[in-house]
Amino acid sequence: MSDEGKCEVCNREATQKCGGCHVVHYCSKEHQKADWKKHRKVCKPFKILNDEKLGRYLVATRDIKLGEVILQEPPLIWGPTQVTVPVCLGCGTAIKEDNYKPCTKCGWPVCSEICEKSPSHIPECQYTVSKGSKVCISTFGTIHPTYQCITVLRCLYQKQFLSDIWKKLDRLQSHCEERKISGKYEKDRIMVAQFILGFFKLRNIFTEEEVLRVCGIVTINGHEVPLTTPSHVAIYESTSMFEHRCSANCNKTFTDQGSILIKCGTHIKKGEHLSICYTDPLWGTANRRHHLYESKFFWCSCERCTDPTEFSTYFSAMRCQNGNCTGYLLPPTFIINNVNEKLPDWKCNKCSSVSSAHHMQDLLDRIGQDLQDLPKGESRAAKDFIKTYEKYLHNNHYYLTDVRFALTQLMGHEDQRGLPGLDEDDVELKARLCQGLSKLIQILAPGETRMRGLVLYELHATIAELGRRGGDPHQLTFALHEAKKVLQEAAELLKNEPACLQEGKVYKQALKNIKEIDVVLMTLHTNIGSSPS
Ligand SMILES: C[S@@+](CC[C@H](N)C(=O)[O-])C[C@H]1O[C@@H](n2cnc3c(N)ncnc32)[C@H](O)[C@@H]1O
Repeated sequence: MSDEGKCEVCNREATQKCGGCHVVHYCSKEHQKADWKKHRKVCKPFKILNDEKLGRYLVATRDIKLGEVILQEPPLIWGPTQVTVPVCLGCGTAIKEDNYKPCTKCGWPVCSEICEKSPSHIPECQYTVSKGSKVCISTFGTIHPTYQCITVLRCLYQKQFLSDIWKKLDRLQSHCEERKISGKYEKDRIMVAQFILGFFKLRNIFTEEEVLRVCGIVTINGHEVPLTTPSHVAIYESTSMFEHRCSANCNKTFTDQGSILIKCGTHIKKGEHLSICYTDPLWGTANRRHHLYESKFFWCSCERCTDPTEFSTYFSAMRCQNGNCTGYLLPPTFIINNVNEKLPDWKCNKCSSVSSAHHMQDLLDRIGQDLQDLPKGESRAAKDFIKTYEKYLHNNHYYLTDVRFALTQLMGHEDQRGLPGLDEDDVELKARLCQGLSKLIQILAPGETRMRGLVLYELHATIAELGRRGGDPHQLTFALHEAKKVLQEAAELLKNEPACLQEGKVYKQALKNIKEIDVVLMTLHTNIGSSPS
């Protein structure tokens, strides 16, 4: 890659660019080598730009390949989520009566001596010691309001004592004005700011506005990290610059140590915006938009939100109930930019009959309630739900998709017999569900790899099982080759998932299964003489 610029080392005319970021120039390989120790810390395949609507956002400075790790960084700050049961302030896991001891200095519960000495715990420990009396927490397992202050307090500590981290936090978006309008600012003022300033006696150090700005920084930039039970929240520097899209081209995961890892989920071209999905990509459009507005204070108008059919998947559509009509109802748009604005009426794409938005919402709420009440872990109940509601919902509807995903993860795992315990129809049903879901996820959320990885893992098992049932070694050989291909794709999608989470465990199992399939294929090859590759 060559193009004119000044050498990063000697400032002479240079025609070579760094292959990692395609931003920095060098006049020679020697100068590139000499600069690498410094440049590697900032060498990323993106640059930060600014726009009136998005604020800062990231753009690829070169083509980025599917699966490439774009960014890995440790948190600037981490702490408990705003609403939480008491957790250890050293490691973030839930505290129970029998697994804690109060910190000897400040009284906040921790789960071990190591956690008491954790650098993460210093801020609240130091502020508690300074105020002159220990904290006493004696109820566990239920939400404890005192913890609301911890993550904000940890940021404020950076402001007072650690200016390097604070400078990075201070640059982040806080949406104070929007939070004032929504009432969230006032709620944080009473629940967090007044508590922090009063309880820790910090009125001489921080103003209420300063605390409230930090509340905003945590709300807008905090990522829920599922590595602990319950999850904790963490703020990352460069990751905070990723814009949101409902069909994002990047996805995030975490390392076992708590760093965030952003991976490329599609083939990204130089100049494309880099995006992650701030919400659940498998929610319907109205719910995603509402959630983004409530939590991040913007109305999404990405290409998926502006297309009511969601790329012709009809993910939010209802079946027309007008006589024998086979059409689907959708509103002409899901784009409303005001909480008080109502969605327009829904219209059938075949017979043009109209249903009020209120009626459709009522129907969706009732089905949603049934979904919530569905007994967890019972494939029979899930199948009944699908049978009842496929009469009302488009086949790809998000409620059906939700239940189908659960079903793929349940069927064949409900008892000791595993997949061999299912009758043939059920194995075939599970295979069809997995195939359908994998396709749908690829269209709606191409960057989403975790869920597709889990679905493909289940799919490989059904392909192998159906091959085994055929009883014919040639058929089995063919099926195992197919299963192996699907499994390799699943492993590729899950390879960066942390070992402590279900996805990481499935990844490990996938690698084991690939080896086992190879052994069976070898044996089949020896017996029937077909190629093992
Ligand atoms: C984590 S920050 C992202 C970085 C931010 N743009 C900045 O300059 O600091 C999230 C905020 O960025 C803006 N944003 C992100 N994605 C957006 C989108 N698709 N449409 C509109 N605003 C968006 C919203 O203001 C949102 O609250």
